[in-house]
Amino acid sequence: MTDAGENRRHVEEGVTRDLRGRRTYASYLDLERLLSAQHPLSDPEHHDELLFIIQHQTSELWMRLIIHELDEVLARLAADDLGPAQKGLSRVKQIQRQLFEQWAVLATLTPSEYVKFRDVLGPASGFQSLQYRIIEFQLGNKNREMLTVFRHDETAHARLREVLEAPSLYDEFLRHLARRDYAIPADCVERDFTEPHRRREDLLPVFKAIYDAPKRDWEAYEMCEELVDVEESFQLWRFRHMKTVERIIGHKRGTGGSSGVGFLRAALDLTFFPELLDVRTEIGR
Ligand code: HEM
Ligand SMILES: N[C@@H](CC(=O)c1ccccc1NC=O)C(=O)O
Repeated sequence: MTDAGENRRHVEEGVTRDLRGRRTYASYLDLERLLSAQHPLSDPEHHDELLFIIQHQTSELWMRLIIHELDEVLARLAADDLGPAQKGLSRVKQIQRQLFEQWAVLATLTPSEYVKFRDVLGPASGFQSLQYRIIEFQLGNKNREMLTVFRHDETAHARLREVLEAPSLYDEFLRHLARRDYAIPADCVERDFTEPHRRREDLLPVFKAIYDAPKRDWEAYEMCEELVDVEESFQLWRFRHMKTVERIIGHKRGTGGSSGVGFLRAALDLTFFPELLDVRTEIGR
């Protein structure tokens, strides 16, 4: 209840106040560690470096959750359990939306502010994000070359190699469809999973059949659309990263050593589920 006119809420008798030795908000969430993990390096400290750090740390936290969810989606697909797999992808999509919207916060960092602390970053770059690379691999953008960046960190290297060697989301979906007697080419079911999926004509009839008669296999149809959503959201993130980078550093080279914006733009040509987009041209024909 609020005290009339006082604009103050009375703290109820029942509210737990003696928390000595008990599990608390801070202890459960390990906030002491979380909130002491921001270490601006500029000296004197530049006001905006904290924004830069927190933008990245929150992105990494959401990526941690995406990986966790995609691991489950991959397992559910392998078990032909499409319902839970779809539920997982719906959550992934919402996290992707969050990551996309977050760019608006960083876009308040001006080029003049960023140059004042950019040099403290040394050769550090988002290119070295292990979790980002894991997600790309889970979604199917396999590239063995990416491992080389993690040679200095044996644990990270081993973890990324494991994901490189495992079937991707698309692989698992195609394998699932094969078990449901769709005409999936044998070399899509068993293949060298360290290679990216390459666009192939012979998958088009499979998806055309699904899209031409949605009611015949609604689950498969829904899953196709979920995958297209996830790909689109991923591309939107890439695009917004590229545009944010462009407005902050223009066409300077990246701290990671790449050409910068041009290198980021090239990633927009990568595709996870090419036939799911290609099939659209065929529908109704
Ligand atoms: C001022 C802000 C930012 C700038 C200027 C910037 C710039 C760049 C550049 C130039 C690259 C290419 C690699 C290089 O040579 O360094 C890159 C890659 C990357 N950045 Fe950023 N970035 C910014 C913010 C972020 C944020 C907030 C994230 C979120 C985690 C992020 C994640 C990545 C990732 C994952 C890559 C690798 C992309 C790929 O391989 O296609 N960046 N960034
Ligand atoms: N590559 C960026 C630096 C950068 O953005 C960055 C540096 C350290 C940790 C994360 C970063 N974010 C994304 O690339 C640049 O060239 O300015």
